[in-house]
Amino acid sequence: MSITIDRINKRFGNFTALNDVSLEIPEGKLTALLGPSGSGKTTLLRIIAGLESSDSGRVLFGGDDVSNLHVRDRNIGFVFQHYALFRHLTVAENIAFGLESLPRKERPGKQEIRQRVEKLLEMIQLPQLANRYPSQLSGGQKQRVALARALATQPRILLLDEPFGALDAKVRKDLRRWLRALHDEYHFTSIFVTHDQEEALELSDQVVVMSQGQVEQVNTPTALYARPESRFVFDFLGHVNTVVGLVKGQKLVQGDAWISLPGVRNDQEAQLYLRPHEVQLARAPSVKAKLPLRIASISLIGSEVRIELMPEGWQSDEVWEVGMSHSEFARQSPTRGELWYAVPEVGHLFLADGAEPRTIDWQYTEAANASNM
Ligand SMILES: Nc1ncnc2c1ncn2[C@@H]1O[C@H](COP(=O)(O)OP(=O)(O)OP(=O)(O)O)[C@@H](O)[C@H]1O
Repeated sequence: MSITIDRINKRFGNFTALNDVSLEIPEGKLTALLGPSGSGKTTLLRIIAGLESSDSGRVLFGGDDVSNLHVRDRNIGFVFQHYALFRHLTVAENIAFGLESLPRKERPGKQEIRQRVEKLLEMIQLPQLANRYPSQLSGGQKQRVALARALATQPRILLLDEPFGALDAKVRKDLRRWLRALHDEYHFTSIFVTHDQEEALELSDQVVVMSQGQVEQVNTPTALYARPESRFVFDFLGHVNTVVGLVKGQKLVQGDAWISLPGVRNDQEAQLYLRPHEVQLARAPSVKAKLPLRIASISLIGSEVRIELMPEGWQSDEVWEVGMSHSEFARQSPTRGELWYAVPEVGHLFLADGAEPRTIDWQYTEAANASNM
């Protein structure tokens, strides 16, 4: 069941929580609402659910206007951060609760309820825990039961508000993988709220980035990461290294640092954003850049080595971060305190006019220059 959000506005007193939000949520996909605290994610989810009303605008399910439909009649499953399982009911009874509470006409027979609960217990891979009480479950297990309970009435839409927010990092990761696999098998239309960019990028088919009650950008995780359309999205999705300076003689210049910017008009201010994996390190400046940086720290944890550096003879708002493979690290053996030079491969240039960023690929311009020689 696809969902259309059509020009939704919502104010709380003088405060605008949602400002003219329009959005398409595709059927059978997992969509993440991603944004900082207070950006309006939960308010939008609650309006979709019918738990909150909007001041104007419409919500459509599969093309039908449901704006005036009561939450009870929207056929939606919910999972919230704090598992609201009934303490005095067993796991199986918790899952059956929604079915048992249906009006007599719609309620399945006892036998069918038992079969559905068994199937859901298998789906959440916890059939052995059917007779336990919530207090006898781990946080991750409780969230799985909450999900089974939400799915028991076979909703058309599943809404999840920070479903893994209260769990520790390892359990969160396991549950994300598990939810993704479950989704791939059952294809319900799901929307989940998160402020964790890693979670949104890893789990979803489509990411909606929100800021101050507005939609900043909507795209697949890969496209969003590769082509952010605004500084906000850039800053929000992972670390960025920045160079702010003036364009002079086809170069972005600041203090002792410069980077070649072929084809960019001179005498204007510009900001260059570079992701940690779009930068290499060398012991000397290259023909395309001179960006001296001193190594402040080296972290060997994880699949790549993360090197933090401080600009030398120029300034940057943030510490620079460069990722290096372990084999490259062993070959180059950089050491804390040494002076190195950043060699940009791909960068994203914001000019003072505020337009969308321009992607600059120095590897490509180098190759083009070499073939023109
Ligand atoms: N019932 C309410 N009355 C007044 N203000 C509210 C109400 N509900 C939400 N707000 C405000 O609207 C803004 C958006 O809140 P919302 O919960 O949608 O943000 P969010 O992006 O989900 O944030 P978080 O990640 O912190 O949950 C916040 O500034 C919040 O204080």
